[in-house]
Amino acid sequence: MESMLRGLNATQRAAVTSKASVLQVLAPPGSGKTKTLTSRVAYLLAHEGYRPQNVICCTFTIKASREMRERLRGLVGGDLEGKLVLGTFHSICRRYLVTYGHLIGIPNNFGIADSDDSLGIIKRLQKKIKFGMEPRAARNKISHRKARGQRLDDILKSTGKSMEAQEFAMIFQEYETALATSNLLDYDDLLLKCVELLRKYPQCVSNIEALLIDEFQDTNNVQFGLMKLLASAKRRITIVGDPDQSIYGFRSAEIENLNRMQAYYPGTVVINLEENYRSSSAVLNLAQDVIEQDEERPSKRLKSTHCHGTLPVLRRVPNPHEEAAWLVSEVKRMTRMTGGCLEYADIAILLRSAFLSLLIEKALANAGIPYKMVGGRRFFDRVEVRILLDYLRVISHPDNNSALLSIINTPTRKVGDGTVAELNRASEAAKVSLWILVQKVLKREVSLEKKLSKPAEQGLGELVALIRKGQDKLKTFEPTQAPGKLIELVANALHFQDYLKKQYKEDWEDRWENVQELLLQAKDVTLQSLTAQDQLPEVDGVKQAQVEGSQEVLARFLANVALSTEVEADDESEVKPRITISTIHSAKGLEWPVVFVPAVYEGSIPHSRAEDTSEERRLLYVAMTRAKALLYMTFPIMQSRSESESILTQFLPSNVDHRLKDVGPVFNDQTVQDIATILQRSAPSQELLAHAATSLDESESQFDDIWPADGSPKGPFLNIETDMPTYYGRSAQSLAGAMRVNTTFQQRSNFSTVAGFTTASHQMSIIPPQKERVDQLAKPKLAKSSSGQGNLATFFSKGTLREVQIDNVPLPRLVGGSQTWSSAPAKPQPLSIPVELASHKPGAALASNPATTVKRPRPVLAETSNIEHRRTKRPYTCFSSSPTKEEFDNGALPQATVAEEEPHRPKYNTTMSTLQQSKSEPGYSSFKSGILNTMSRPTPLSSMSGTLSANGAMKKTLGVRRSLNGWADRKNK
Ligand SMILES: Nc1ncnc2c1ncn2[C@@H]1O[C@H](COP(=O)(O)OP(=O)(O)OP(=O)(O)O)[C@@H](O)[C@H]1O
Repeated sequence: MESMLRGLNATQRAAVTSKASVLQVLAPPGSGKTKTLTSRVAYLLAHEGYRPQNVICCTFTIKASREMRERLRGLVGGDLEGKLVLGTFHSICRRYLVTYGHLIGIPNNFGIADSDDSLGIIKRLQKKIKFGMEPRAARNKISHRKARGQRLDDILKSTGKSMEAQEFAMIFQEYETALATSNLLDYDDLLLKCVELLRKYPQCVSNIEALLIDEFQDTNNVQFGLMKLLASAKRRITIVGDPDQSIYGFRSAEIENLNRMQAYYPGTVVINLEENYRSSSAVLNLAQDVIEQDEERPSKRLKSTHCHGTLPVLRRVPNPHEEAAWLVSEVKRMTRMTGGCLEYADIAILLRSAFLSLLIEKALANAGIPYKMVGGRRFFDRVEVRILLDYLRVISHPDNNSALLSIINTPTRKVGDGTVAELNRASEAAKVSLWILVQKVLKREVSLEKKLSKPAEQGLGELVALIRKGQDKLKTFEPTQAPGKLIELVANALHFQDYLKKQYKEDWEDRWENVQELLLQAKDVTLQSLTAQDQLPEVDGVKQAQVEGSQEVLARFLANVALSTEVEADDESEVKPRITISTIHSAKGLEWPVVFVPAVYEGSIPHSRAEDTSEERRLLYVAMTRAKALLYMTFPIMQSRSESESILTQFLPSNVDHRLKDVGPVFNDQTVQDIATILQRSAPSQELLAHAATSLDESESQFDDIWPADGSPKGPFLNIETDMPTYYGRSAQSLAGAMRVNTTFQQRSNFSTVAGFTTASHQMSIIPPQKERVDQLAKPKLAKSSSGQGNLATFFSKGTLREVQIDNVPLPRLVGGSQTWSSAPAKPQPLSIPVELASHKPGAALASNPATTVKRPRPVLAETSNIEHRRTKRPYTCFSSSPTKEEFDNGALPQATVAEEEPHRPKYNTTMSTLQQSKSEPGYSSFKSGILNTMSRPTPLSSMSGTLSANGAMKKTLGVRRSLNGWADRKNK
């Protein structure tokens, strides 16, 4: 028993070993609720002697149930764990209905209508009975009503006289009839029918000794009822939950269930866990401040068990494109600068809305950073996967009209829309499923009003033959292989690869890969399905339905598909670490060392369509509290679509500013040490950290300084008069004041140099001047310039350059040109330091060997000629997990989003980074002197702006500006 309690604190132990019949463990995020629940299951089995088949454990997601199984396997061994009745509410209900549903008239071969099926049914009804309600709204309303336990009778009885109410009642009725004709149960039915079953036949659960429920705050009314029924025999219930994490109100979850439970079971014991074992204090403090904005919530403090750590970051970025680009650069920076302490698998990007992933996926893919999607568009919803699954669904359950309609003419077999409509009409008139009707028509037992054309008849004949063949073969397949073999059979019969080639010329290969993936999944799920875990124990006096091997395995496989909210490769099979992209909803209960929450603006979070602002706040709270060590939120100032400035989310008001930084942390020894401590990892050695800096490309920076901290576009002007950088004519100070932020530069005192790093001024101090270069520079090549534009020679001949010493900074490679300093643009334009130089940072190699002439490649513009091609080539890639790096190297994927949007926009750093590096050097005085020092290297200032007064003093903005092309123009307009 001691081993079971090891690693638990005193309160957790008390919860695990509690003798209470009804126990509520209420606790904030990261306090070990799931850990406690798992240990309690183990305790009840091992110590109290409960039989695993008599213990039900409900989790909220399939992923959570998998994780719990794994933890339990470690605690009590595979034998016991395998017999537990463990799963989501829906999957547990499905098990009861397959086994005992016949008692209430549900045949055990019922299918599950997923939300797409439900929507399809309603859309078809709309065509038939012409109602005005939007189909999606109708589906949601039906689901809400069912989630409150209302059935058709209740709806019909309570229907008012208004047209709307009458219409809804009619839709509800027709929808229920359509499900019944197809022998389908939708998600809500699974719960409702199980309630009906257990009310009528409570003996089905007479064996249940204990019921345990995770994430109880998100249960709805029907689930509350189920809890009472499932536990009716012994009334032994343990739930864990956190009212602050209730985020499923839109699915009719009742946060009130926690109180209702206490009222229903008067002896309920409540144990509160307080310590948070997940997050740094810095993260928790912010999360606490956010959740406390809800004044109705009882006050409770989160107690961190970790060090303070790094302040969370609220990063302002110009727009969503640059948000994605910034995110990628920050990911690279943190993984490199922490010397291996953080890797891609440690990072999650949590989104309020799935669509937000698009630009981020593209940017990650372009950078060759592997990622996986969770909870966005499901793998099983992809067209090519869906088609094959629909064939399997029809083979398994031919009365499923929805599935049959989806494949009746896919791939095309000359069964046109008119024919389908006629078949539908006739099947409804005859009150039989479409499958039965089609067979009767082919056998000429039924004649249609509109006669079938010969090709349509032939096409339907082929379809029926294929389905029958599948059904026959299914009986001969080994159960373990049934789903996989069937997928192969169907794909071959349909010449599916050729079909994809023809239908999806652009990306058929990706789609075919998905088919291969489906085969792998089928194999995997099949093996899981065959374990004892789906079997309910025999209960005295209640007959179980008999189900056949391969047919049941296929049905379980399809049910798992329908009930899954996500599909991922097993962790073990993951070849390389990947970033996780997930919706916040799907991230519930999970944790990562680093969390990014993009798009924290009004309309995104809280979402513009959200009815309950408190729930949106809780959503942000859930996202924040997934982070262990580092938390980043990004705020794109402009929305490229609307062109209007966004408003920062109301959940981050000015009084939490002190909890936030506006740029990513400097990864110095202390920061990395803190991260390692929080993650309970060993900190990387000094050597590794020192090496980390050298692993950066030159377009990257040791600091989060490539983008200005205030969210203005890259590339500040330097206003010599004010000694401050300016953005679009606004000073950084005014921006900082207006936006309550400090610029990176203003924060320079927070920076310290990581061991082994070199700084710009150090660099300059150890490298002897190279007179020859200066001479070269002064030669006539520099003379060419556009009107109105100074060049390096003319500019500095008035006194500046003479005092300048040059180090051996590599010569910039000019875009599309030769290695020459005369890079005068063809047209007059705002003058700027060529972008290549702006990104310059001396490398450690230089520091260690001053004599070395470093020839590192300079940033070059994206090859714009390829961009169009790359953009169109494989548009599909953004839906899936990231492709492999080789694919990028082949040029098969789109270029960076930024480059796509603005093909002429180069990628580079501002000189800010260089300035920050030089801050610790003696003699460092001001931004101006800093930048002059920086520019005193062989800066090709041919495009540098500024006029000199007679005495040589600079008068106006000294440009380190680059062309901002389209975006700047749009913004100015
Ligand atoms: N007593 C403990 N000592 C050390 N670590 C613990 C302890 N209890 C829990 N943890 C760790 O804290 C983290 C959070 O635990 P768990 O996921 O169980 O929390 P939770 O309360 O369910 O969180 P959430 O509500 O956010 O889902 C896990 O990494 C877990 O291993």
